[in-house]
Amino acid sequence: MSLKLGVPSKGRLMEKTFSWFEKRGITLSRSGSEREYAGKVDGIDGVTLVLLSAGEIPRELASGRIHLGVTGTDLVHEKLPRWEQQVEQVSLLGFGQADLIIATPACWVDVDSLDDLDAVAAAFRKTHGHRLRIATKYHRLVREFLSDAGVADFTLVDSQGATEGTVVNETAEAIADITSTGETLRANHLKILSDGLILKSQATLWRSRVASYDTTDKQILTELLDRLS
Ligand SMILES: Nc1ncnc2c1ncn2[C@@H]1O[C@H](COP(=O)(O)OP(=O)(O)OP(=O)(O)O)[C@@H](O)[C@H]1O
Ligand SMILES: O=P(O)(O)OC[C@H]1O[C@H](OP(=O)(O)OP(=O)(O)O)[C@H](O)[C@@H]1O
Repeated sequence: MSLKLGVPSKGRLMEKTFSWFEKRGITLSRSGSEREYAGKVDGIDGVTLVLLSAGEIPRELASGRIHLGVTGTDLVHEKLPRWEQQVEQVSLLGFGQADLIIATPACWVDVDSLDDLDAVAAAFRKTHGHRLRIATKYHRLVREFLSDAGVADFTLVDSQGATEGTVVNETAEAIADITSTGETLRANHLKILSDGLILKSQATLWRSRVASYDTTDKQILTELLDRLS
């Protein structure tokens, strides 16, 4: 057997993950062309690199198909209910920092907090005959957060990308998405609610609690974690 390490297959997370391992003497690389999702590991024996979408890594860890994986806290918390039972946080990697937040149109001058959103949502339903729409891809986290905050009169609209555009495109009245510099929010005339921070996320190395580890795997895991610490 070999230990399977899942890493995002493209973009900023892939490059920064490769550099993070490189600094610790382990070289991860794509084995083929830009478009081939195969990879290799140099600097340690018995580890196989699996290139995956960042969004799929939580489920691969939870099913035990990979032993270790790098992805954001946001994606693990969203995709894995009771994530602590399925994965263990090994290391925060210090990049990919982003906040999952709730934002409304900047021109809603009377709306600053979740209480204000709740009031607007109730009024919105009466006026429009349907619930205020919040666009997001983080359905579980947003539902849980708003329910804890007592905001009830809303409906979630699925948005898998360009979520900030849904307000100007009139498919939603508010959004819940990741922000880093805040530029995308500003460009789309949105503002974050003062108490609208749902989660602070960053790229993290996770270990699957459900994958099977034979004696060799356990030895490799100990060596790898030793090198990475
Ligand atoms: N602007 C940003 N700055 C920093 N980190 C970000 C930013 N946007 C997203 N991230 C983080 O990057 C990770 C991957 O996000 P992304 O939305 O690219 O995943 P994905 O949709 O699964 O990717 P893919 O397109 O491969 O399926 C998440 O953990 C997210 O928090
Ligand atoms: O605060 P900022 O620095 O502007 O970054 C925030 C943006 O970055 C991410 O989008 P990404 O670029 O990954 O594209 P996406 O819309 O397809 O998710 C996220 O979904 C925001 O849209």
